[in-house]
Parts: sequence; structure tokens; C-alpha cells
Amino acid sequence: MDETKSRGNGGRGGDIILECCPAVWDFRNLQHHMNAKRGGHGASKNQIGSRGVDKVVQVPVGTVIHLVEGEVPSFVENISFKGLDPWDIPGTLEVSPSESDYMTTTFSPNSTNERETIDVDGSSSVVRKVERLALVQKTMRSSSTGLCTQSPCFSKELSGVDNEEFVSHSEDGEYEGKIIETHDGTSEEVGEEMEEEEKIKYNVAELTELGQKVIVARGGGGGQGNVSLGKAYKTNKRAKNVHHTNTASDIERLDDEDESSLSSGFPGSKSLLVLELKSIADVGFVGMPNAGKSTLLGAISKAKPTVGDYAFTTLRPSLGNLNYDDFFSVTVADIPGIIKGAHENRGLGHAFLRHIERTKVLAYVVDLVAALDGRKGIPPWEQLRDLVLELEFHQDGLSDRPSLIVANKIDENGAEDVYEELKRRVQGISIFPVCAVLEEGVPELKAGLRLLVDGRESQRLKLDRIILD
Ligand SMILES: Nc1nc2c(ncn2[C@@H]2O[C@H](COP(=O)(O)OP(=O)(O)OP(=O)(O)O)[C@@H](O)[C@H]2O)c(=O)[nH]1
Repeated sequence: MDETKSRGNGGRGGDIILECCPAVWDFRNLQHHMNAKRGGHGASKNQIGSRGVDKVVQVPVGTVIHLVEGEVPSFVENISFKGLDPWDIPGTLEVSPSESDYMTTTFSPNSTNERETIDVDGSSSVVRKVERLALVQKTMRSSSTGLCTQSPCFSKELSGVDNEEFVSHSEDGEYEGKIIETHDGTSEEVGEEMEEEEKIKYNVAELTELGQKVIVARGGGGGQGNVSLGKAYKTNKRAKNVHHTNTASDIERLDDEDESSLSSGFPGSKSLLVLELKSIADVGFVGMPNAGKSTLLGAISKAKPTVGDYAFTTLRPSLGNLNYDDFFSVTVADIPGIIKGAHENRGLGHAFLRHIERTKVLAYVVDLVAALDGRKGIPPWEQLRDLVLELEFHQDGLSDRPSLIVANKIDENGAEDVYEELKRRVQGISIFPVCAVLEEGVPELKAGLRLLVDGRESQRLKLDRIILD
């Protein structure tokens, strides 16, 4: 028997897997078109080809998958959501958006899509692909009951922004469209066939937990080698020998069938997805207990959080909406007070720190007078150092997000001097003096938050820019 005739089956193609990774904050590094590796060729002596390597793509916490085309993704492992805060349970904050909202923000399927062809030469392997990923980044509007509604249609927000034409090259052709910078600095592609309506299955999966994995396209089965196909192969051969009356074209057809039955595997699946990053809030107020975060949230928005003059009044985040004159709006979460050792779960630290993971911008709220006049607190620059450390101990890079500082209680005696010292000690970031109870400094703070939320500024609080004693 010659070597070709004893080949084993082709290996199975790899899967395309999305993995939830807290160190990833947005979709900027995602390719729009992905393939997993094909399986290996079957080898001589009936050896099965190796399985194709999976394509594992890291996506941020809060990634919601909407399915335009293809099979519903499946989780690689089941995560139990039992006992989780409603904030953290996938789907509880979600209400399906109205279809019309989405139709205009995503693009229709690429008509040139084709499945990757199956390999030749006795062995087979299959490559599958995610055809395109439409990347949409939005913040969901949530109420304090945990109910969430969709933000307004993006198309309204797209007008008058810079467009950049692009051509995306894929193995099955070119796709022409536009990258559109939205007001919040995120990008969207809008295809030529955008007006065409399409059926999207919303919210088929949501990645909220570190390490969660979901298969969005499955590898195909390897083609059968000629050893497994011996029977069919022989039958065909016999047909050619027995029917001497076959015409030349009949024989050619039978030869083709031989060839294709030896080389074809099962095609893998392909999917067209829209990924959405669902932050719980645009802005998270982060500070020590009693810094005035809840008071500030009430002053800056219409939220009515509980305010008390004792630490840990806030036990779960409150949400508020900042509305601007031009109908722009920003969601703000008042995260319960973070104390030193929070990363070791002191003062319910883990639960509180976890909420920070799903906010885009941080507003560090410090109490200017915490250490004045014999009070037991610590100076604001030390509050800031401790906050950054707690965030970083909880999760590497957690503090590495657009941020500003709110210097609260500026109305108190001696607060002005501390504020001046704070400006000397903390560099590279905007500091807003505020009196939350009297709502002073609020308009300036709102303007500063907007700059960060829509991406026009991106300053961060860095430990090496804080001067300590
Ligand atoms: N003088 C003064 N007091 C303030 C100001 N803002 C808040 N306070 C007071 O500070 C205390 C704590 O305020 P909260 O808003 O509950 O503080 P918090 O940071 O939400 O506290 P936690 O819930 O423990 O995280 C309350 O007594 C407020 O009245 C301010 O601008 N000036």
C-alpha cells in the first residue's frame, strides 16, 4: 500500500473563544476578522492529524455578546452566580434594547462571507472564522433597583464626528465601511449596507467573571483519511471497473467524488457578532468612608443616596445620572468607602472593589479636613495613596483609568490651605475643590467628568506623582 492510501483522519479545527480578562478595558486590540488554526493533516499509518490551536481572544469584564449570524455561543465552564450581588449577575441589569436602536448602530451581514474551504490531499482540516466583530462600547443606564435600560440610539450621537474610511481585508474578500469616532472616544464600524435591517439575537452571552470563556465558533471535524473511507473508496473503484460502458465524463465525475470524499471534513461554524461593553457606570466615586461621596452624588445628580455622618453608611453602590444641557448624560456610581486593607476584604472590601472594575472613569473623592483639628483621619494625599494601592492590590491596573480628584469639604475651616498643599503634592491630574453639601464647585466638576468620559482627556492618578512625607 503506498503512503497516500494509508493516511489517517484530519485533525479537528480549533475553536474561537472569547475570554473575560480584567486587564483588558476595551476592544481596541481586537481584530475584526478572526480564524482559529486548522487541524493538522492526517499522517501515514493511519495517524490522526493534530487538533487545531484555539484562537483565544481576551475581552473586558462586562462584554455582552449579540449574535448577528451563527450559532449561539456556549460557555466553556459553568460559573455559579448563586449568592452574587444583583449588580454582578449577568442579565439582571439588562433589558433588551429596542431593535430599532441597534439596527442603526450595527451593520448588516457581509454578503461576501464564505466559509473557509477544506484542505486537500487525503487529510483534511477545517478553519472557521468569526466574520466580523462590530465593536460598540456603551454604558448601560441602571436604576437603583438594578433594572437597566438601553442608552439612546447611537446614530444621534454620530453626527458631526470625524470619519475615517477603511477597508478591512479578509480571506473572503474586502469589506468597506467607516470607523466612526463617537463622542465618547469609542469606535464603531458602519457598513455600506447599514440601512438593511437584520435580525440580531441580543445578549446571548455576557462575560462578567475573571477567566470566563465562551466558544463563539467551533472548529470543524477533520476529513476522513482513506483508511476510514476504504469502503466508499473501493465501491467507487468497483463502479469504475464494472461499468465498462461509462463515458469519459462519468469516470471523471467518479474520480472527483473519490478526491472530495477523501479530503473533506466537516466545516466549522462561523459567527458574526456585535460586542458591547457594558459598564455599570461611566464614573465611579472612590474614596475613604465619610469622604462625602454620597452627598456629592446627591449634589451632582438627582439621586437620593443615604447620607450619614458615620463611616459605611453606603453598603452598596448608588447610581445617579448627570445630565448636561445638550442632553449628554453620564452615569455615576457611588462606590462604598474603601479602607486600608480592603483588598484583603477588610470592610467588605472585595465586594466594593469589584464594582470599580466596571466603571470607565474614576473620581477620587477625598476629605480635605480628615486630619485637621485632632480628627482621626489621614491627609488627602495619603488617602489617595491608600486608595490607589488598594485598587492595585485588588487587581493589577485597576487604577489605570482616566481619573480626577474631588477635594471635598472645602467649606470647612483650614480646608483651603490643605487644598493648596494637595495641589503641590499631587501632580498630573485635575483637582476640583468642592463643597458637596452646598453644591459649590459642582458645575466645574461636571465639566471635568465629561472630558474624561468622552475621551477628550485621559489623565490618571499615579503613585509616583504623589509626594508623601
Ligand atoms: N462640611 C461638609 N461636610 C460634608 C460635605 N460633604 C459631605 N459632608 C458630610 O460628611 C459626612 C459623610 O458624608 P457621606 O456623603 O455619607 O460620605 P460617604 O463618603 O458617602 O461615606 P460612606 O458611605 O461611609 O462611604 C456627612 O455627615 C456629610 O454631611 C461637605 O462638602 N462639607
